[in-house]
Amino acid sequence: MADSSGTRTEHARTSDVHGDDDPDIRAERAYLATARAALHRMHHDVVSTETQLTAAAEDNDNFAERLFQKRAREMRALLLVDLPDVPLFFGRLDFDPGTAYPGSVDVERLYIGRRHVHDGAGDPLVIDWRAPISTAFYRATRDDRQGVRLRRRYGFSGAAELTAYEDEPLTGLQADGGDGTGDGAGAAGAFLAAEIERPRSGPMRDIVATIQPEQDDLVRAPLERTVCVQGAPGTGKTAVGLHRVAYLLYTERDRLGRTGIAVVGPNRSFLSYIRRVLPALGEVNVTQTTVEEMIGRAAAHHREDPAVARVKGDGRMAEVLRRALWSHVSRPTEGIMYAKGSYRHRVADHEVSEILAGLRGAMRYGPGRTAAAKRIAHAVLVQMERRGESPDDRTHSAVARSQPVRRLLDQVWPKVTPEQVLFKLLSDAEFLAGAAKRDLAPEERELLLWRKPSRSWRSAKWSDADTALLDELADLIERTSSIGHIVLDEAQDLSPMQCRAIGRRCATGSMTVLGDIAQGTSPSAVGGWTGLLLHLGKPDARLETLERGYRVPAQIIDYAARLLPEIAPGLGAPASARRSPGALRVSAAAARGELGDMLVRTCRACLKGEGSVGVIAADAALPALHGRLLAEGLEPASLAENEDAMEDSRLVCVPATLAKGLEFDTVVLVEPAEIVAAEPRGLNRLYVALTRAVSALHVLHAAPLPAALGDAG
Ligand SMILES: Nc1ncnc2c1ncn2[C@@H]1O[C@H](COP(=O)(O)OP(=O)(O)OP(=O)(O)O)[C@@H](O)[C@H]1O
Repeated sequence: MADSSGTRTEHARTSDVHGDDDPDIRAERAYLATARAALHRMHHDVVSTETQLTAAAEDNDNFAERLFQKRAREMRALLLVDLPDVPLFFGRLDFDPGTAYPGSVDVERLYIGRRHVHDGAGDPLVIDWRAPISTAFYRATRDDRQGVRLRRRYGFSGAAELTAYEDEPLTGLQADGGDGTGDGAGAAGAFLAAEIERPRSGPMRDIVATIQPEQDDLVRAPLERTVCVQGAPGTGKTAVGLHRVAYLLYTERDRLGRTGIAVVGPNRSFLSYIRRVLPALGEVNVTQTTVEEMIGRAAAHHREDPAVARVKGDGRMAEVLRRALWSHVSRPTEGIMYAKGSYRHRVADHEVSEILAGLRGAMRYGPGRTAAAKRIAHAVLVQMERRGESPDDRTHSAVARSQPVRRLLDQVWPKVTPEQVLFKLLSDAEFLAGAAKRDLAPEERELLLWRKPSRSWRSAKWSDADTALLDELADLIERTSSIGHIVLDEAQDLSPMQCRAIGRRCATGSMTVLGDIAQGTSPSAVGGWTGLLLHLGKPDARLETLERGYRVPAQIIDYAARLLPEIAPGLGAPASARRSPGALRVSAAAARGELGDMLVRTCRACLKGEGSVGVIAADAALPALHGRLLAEGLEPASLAENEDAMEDSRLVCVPATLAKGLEFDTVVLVEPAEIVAAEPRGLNRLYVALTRAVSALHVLHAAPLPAALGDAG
């Protein structure tokens, strides 16, 4: 079989589609049928045992426990459902006798699949790809065979019917004429190229059958330590993150079942695009959310102006907010008088002052107020004891909750909400100056202040940048709870304040941080991994780089990489694992008015082939282009109108600001100059748009291209 660059992958002994009369194919299909039947039996067993257990569990008085057990049973059954379009196994390992399981000479052959399947006697028919023994499927090479004699990979038709296999012997003489990428699991073999180039329809697919060794290393990294992955477009960062979630849930299910795991992506259309991967890997219970949804206590009303966003996103704001909040605690002008019967118990103002000073900043604001009430009550109780009374715990809490204590605290340690504090900060120049001290320059304070403040904090229109500030305040008031693990995709766009907000949500857990500095488009982005990890609270993270790009053919990635010296100096040029002749076409129109016709012609031609076609243009230009394609009857869907557009049509119109993380078999990129001009980091946005294509990129332009792209070469 020829790979995408036209060379033959010699290590593969057999890789063509086999006919029904091929005895090996017949045997493998029979094995697949046996495994399917076994899975159905396992499912049936779980459902019927669970029905009996459910009947027994109805007697359990503990409602929460009953609910938990029921959910766990439903999950067990759900994991064993046979998905008709997902093949039960995708690979096979043949071992030297006695090496698969040390001490056992019986097992020489293992089938690797998306989940574990066993026969009636409990013997495995399919091994879960996440099991330790399956590592050899991804890592064994001729130099380090790990007991493996032969690795077999299977090809399936759309309906999950087994139609082909590719054998890779790891013993014996190596075939001549390798393609230079090395043999073994790391080779960009025929199956890998075929898998990548298989035409796309709808959401992202899993890559479990072809995970590459450098990716596998990250997927199987231990839970304890945060991992941060820098990788050029299409190196598989998103795929690695999602497979890592599935892996961690397999190896650490008890721990993560209790503490939780979440995937955080840049926007809803991205989440829609990746939402099928985890269910296909058997994981249906993972929270997938955007940064804004995760942080947002108030829904963002509008996008912040870039200059203001830069100040609001800056890490210095943390200290400004801290001061703003704690400035609400003030010195009492008088003490407290607590009346009980005919007695008056007094605590002097200086004593209250001392109590407040001891607590101020020593704990979070909310618990601080509660502690202050308790300590003031304690001082009252001391007075009572001096008068010969013997107050107990009930008296203590009654005094702490009494009106005089509450009234005093409302003056000196008032209850506040994040919205109240931020409203004051953004609308009161004097208050802002007091909180900012020398941390913000006068012109930065000027930027922060609202031109036309709303009448009260209740009617304030918060921006996306404000949500991270509100979150910071919320955490200063009450501790935010932490989950076990967060996979943070496209992390390069986060501002320091957003990093702090995400980081505090797994303060006691670990993270998988994924991104590409060159794709940073946010004006308030941190700009480097060391700083970003610091703001996330994970300075000890393991920093790794993925260098081999799988999505984008070399011709396209080399073209896009011409922008790198300008947008990310110091970042090495990405290397593509694939070449694809004719992948890049740049066409100039004589005038802007001709671009529409050109677009229609290009889309018509692209739609004659297979796979998805994405039309990417500046956000402002997109509606007109979409309208034109609609009028021509090409039935495009628009991602600007519908986050599931990629499922609804082969032809999708994509505003440049939503292209991040997505991919299409063919991309038609309209008028790069408009994308560049639309925002401060327009060149970075163009780099993202240029790197979305799996097979072909057509650039259509009337205005001059950015200098670096001038000559398509
Ligand atoms: N080992 C692999 N086998 C098959 N396909 C792969 C493999 N690695 C990556 N791919 C494919 O390459 C494409 C890019 O992967 P992915 O989206 O994870 O890259 P990325 O690094 O997150 O890219 P970007 O930075 O552009 O968002 C996807 O179609 C993915 O399925």
